[in-house]
Amino acid sequence: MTAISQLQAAAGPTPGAALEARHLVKEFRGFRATNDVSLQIQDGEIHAIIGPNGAGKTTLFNLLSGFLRPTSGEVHLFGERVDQLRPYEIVRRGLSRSFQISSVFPTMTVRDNVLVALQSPTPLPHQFWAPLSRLATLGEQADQILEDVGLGSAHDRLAADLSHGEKRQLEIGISLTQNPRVLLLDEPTSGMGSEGIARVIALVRQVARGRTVVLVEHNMSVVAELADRITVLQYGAVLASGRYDDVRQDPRVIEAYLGEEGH
Ligand SMILES: Nc1ncnc2c1ncn2[C@@H]1O[C@H](COP(=O)(O)OP(=O)(O)OP(=O)(O)O)[C@@H](O)[C@H]1O
Repeated sequence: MTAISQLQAAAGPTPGAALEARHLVKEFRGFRATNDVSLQIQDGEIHAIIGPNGAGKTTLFNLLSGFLRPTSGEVHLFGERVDQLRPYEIVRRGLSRSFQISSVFPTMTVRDNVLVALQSPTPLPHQFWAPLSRLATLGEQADQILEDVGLGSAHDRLAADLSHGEKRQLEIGISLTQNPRVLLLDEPTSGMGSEGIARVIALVRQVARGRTVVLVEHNMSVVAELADRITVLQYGAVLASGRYDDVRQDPRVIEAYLGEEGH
């Protein structure tokens, strides 16, 4: 670590940062999947993490959301160090995430998927048998969330019967049940056609109001439409970070990644 980075590591939280990684390292049996990643996600921004396959995007998401413990380095959420906390403790502090692989219960209805997620923060076992009034409130909340994610008319369908795009909408709805201040979305448009992609772009814009959104995304036109700033990862390290229009012109980025997409 250089003298400057030591000073930075010792400093307090960056003002305006919702989420901050400081010199994050994750090694799997000596292989560095995350290599000294430092980045600041500003409160209220939409920030895209991009990079070629295997660049370490999912590993970084897992570190930011507590699903992996870093080998070294720190994660701060609104100024509080969270890298030693469990995922549910981080959720309680305002960060939720969706997964690359579908996390919905296929044999349950769309509405029940949301209801189960809404009940999950209940902190004490004796509250498991929630009073009817609370269940009614949860029902209203579930209906509102389904409306917000465009599944207002799909309440009673089995999750298994949803299209791929609708499942992604439901996943975003499930992430919203915790009313997160920071939402991490792992490839929200993967496997979608142009219609589904347009729907997800509109949905991300809508859920980003009053929130910070970090997304891993392969589709560069989605990144261009949505992201205020982007971070490019390569071989586990940050290659470039900044406004989309600036970063896309960085020759190292063009060579490493954007060039592949023809941008
Ligand atoms: N649990 C693990 N054990 C060993 N190696 C791992 C593990 N998880 C990830 N890796 C390795 O770390 C590197 C980064 O993987 P990661 O999934 O984070 O990349 P990614 O950028 O998300 O890739 P993709 O775009 O294909 O999803 C890869 O070389 C991967 O094989």
